[in-house]
Amino acid sequence: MTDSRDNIYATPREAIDRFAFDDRVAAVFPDMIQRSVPGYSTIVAMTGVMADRYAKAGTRCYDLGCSLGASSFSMAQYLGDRNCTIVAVDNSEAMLTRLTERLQDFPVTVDAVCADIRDIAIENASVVVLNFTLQFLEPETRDTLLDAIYQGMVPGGVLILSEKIRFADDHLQELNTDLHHAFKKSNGYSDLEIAQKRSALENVLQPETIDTHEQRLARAGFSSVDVWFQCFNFASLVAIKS
Ligand SMILES: C[S@@+](CC[C@H](N)C(=O)[O-])C[C@H]1O[C@@H](n2cnc3c(N)ncnc32)[C@H](O)[C@@H]1O
Ligand SMILES: O=C(O)C(=O)C[C@]1(C(=O)O)C=C[C@@H](O)C=C1
Repeated sequence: MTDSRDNIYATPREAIDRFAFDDRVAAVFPDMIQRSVPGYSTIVAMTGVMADRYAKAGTRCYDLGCSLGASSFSMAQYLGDRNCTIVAVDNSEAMLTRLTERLQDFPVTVDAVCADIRDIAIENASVVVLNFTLQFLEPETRDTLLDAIYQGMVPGGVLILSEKIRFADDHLQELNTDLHHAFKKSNGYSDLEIAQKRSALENVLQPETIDTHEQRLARAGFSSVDVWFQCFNFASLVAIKS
């Protein structure tokens, strides 16, 4: 019986694991992300609410870096009768195997695709979701992806971009890092687990400032951009294609 609670980093390790979305992570992922990202459940729930507003009949709604499909399921509860296609994409086979199982008896059609989000065509999109995914892509590849997303969206479409962020101000960086760790401790993670996870994510998760995200979105062509949610060093932006 696989433990569904994340205690992956509870034991000292010789070498710090480089974090990866493998089978071990996928097995505990819902618990891990809920206990690690302040506001995660709010962001996922409001992703569905925003999709309800922006999803146009006959278009596609993309969940890029879908993991186990939390954002897709959130959107699906609003789009069942709107003739939209939800396209859930992730390059982790461990995640997609589990998502496919979850979709077996799901009443709404979700196209689950195992691929690098940089390799798929974004077409006829009224909603695009990047919830905690862009941060795992090499920064030098992020502009090309956002450009492709913008080009593949219909006018009036929405991009929801949620990320771990960093701060240009050293004091704010330290404050928000400390508050994030306090959040994780409040959810039962030990100091060792927090330290191990931080080391494992080094150079795997590369956060950027909100200003960097906003500048990239403007370069891609988005005219209306705002931060609609932030808790410590996690934020979600909404960007509209006029
Ligand atoms: C923190 S999880 C995303 C959480 C998910 N969006 C949600 O709301 O529950 C990051 C996901 O992005 C996926 N990922 C990272 N880089 C990717 C890439 N280049 N192409 C596709 N998926 C990628 C990982 O496999 C992982 O499942
Ligand atoms: O920054 C951390 O400590 C995290 O655990 C963040 C984060 C993320 O933002 O994706 C990293 C890995 C897991 O997917 C869950 C959460």
